[in-house]
Amino acid sequence: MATINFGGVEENVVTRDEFPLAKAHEVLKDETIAVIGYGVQGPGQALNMRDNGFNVIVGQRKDSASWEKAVSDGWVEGETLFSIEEAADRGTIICNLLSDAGQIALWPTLKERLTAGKTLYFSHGFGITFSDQTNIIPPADVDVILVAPKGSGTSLRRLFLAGGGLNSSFAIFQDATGKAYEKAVAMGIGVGSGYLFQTDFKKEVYSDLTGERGVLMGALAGIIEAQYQVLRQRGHSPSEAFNETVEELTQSLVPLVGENGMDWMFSNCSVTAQRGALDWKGRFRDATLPVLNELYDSVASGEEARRTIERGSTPGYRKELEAELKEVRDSELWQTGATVRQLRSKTENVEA
Ligand SMILES: NC(=O)c1ccc[n+]([C@@H]2O[C@H](COP(=O)([O-])OP(=O)(O)OC[C@H]3O[C@@H](n4cnc5c(N)ncnc54)[C@H](O)[C@@H]3O)[C@@H](O)[C@H]2O)c1
Ligand SMILES: CC(C)(O)[C@@H](O)C(=O)O
Ligand SMILES: [Mg+2]
Ligand SMILES: [Mg+2]
Repeated sequence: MATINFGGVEENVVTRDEFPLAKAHEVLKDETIAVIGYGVQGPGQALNMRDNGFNVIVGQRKDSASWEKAVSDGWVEGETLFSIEEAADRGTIICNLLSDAGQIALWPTLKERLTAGKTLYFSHGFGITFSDQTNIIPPADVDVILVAPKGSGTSLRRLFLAGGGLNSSFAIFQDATGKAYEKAVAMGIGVGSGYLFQTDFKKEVYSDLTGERGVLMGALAGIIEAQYQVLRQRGHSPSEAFNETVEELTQSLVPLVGENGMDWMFSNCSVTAQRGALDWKGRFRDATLPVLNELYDSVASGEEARRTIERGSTPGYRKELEAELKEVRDSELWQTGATVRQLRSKTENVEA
């Protein structure tokens, strides 16, 4: 465990230097890793672990788009691709990568297959933390661990293929065998993370639900809509409103933040922009603080879980979700975005 200083606060982090892939292979050499659910996280984790040389099988509902995707990704029915029930029977580490609502529906199926000494693995603390709502209460004689990649399963796979990786948090909820810790770390290394940040199930789910509802997704989408609306209502063209709200954000400025921090992005903009942004940042922080506190309270009270479960368990919910996304896609803002994306400049090939 390396002690790393984060802005003046020291934290313990597991690194690939002390826990290389070879050690992960040793820890998991007798395990059959059953990835249950092949939606977004399932493919990323299953394919990375397969490419990293682990014994992985997939369990997925047949006659579904996800089953077809698994087949096209090279999982073979009867060899490495099974029904959920059969994969859970065969697996010694059962990776519950069903949707959080799906995990509730399938819990009785998985629970009866969690025999003594097996491991139950999650990538979210949702099911365990909100067990009063999910009824997910594991048997006492299994290990219960978590590895949560810090990003989309799509990025997990893309970065792995590009020779990098996404880091993950990890946690132990139950250590029945005395080996839960090393199994969790080995799984984290297996999915391609170079650094693993220790947390607990509750902290993981509270921070994750706040992050995705807040800055990462909800607040981002909301503030973009608000600024686009103001610019349009003040007479600006769609392309001008979109460029000043989204295109420059994603193509120019956020990559600079990712590269070297906020001050680096600021210092690569004009002093006029820096002055204005520094003057207005506090206003935006103060205006959003109460909303973010309300959001955290809603997560901590279990209300966000309640709503996720209620909506996610409604028959036909996926279609409703698709309709909501279509409304976003069809809006003037994002239709403008589709056109602007086609106009991204490419460097012309200069003939020798
Ligand atoms: N999406 C991500 O990139 C991401 C990132 C980090 C953590 N997670 C966590 O990983 C887990 C999986 O998330 P996901 O986004 O990959 O899930 P998802 O919504 O893509 O669904 C995964 C699979 O669950 C199956 N499923 C859903 N309901 C079912 C039911 N009732 N019966 C049988 N199968 C059912 C679907 O067919 C699908 O293959 C969740 O706990 C999530 O919070 C996801
Ligand atoms: C990719 C995210 C937003 O980090 C994850 O938390 C999810 O739920 O999909
Ligand atoms: Mg999440
Ligand atoms: Mg997340």
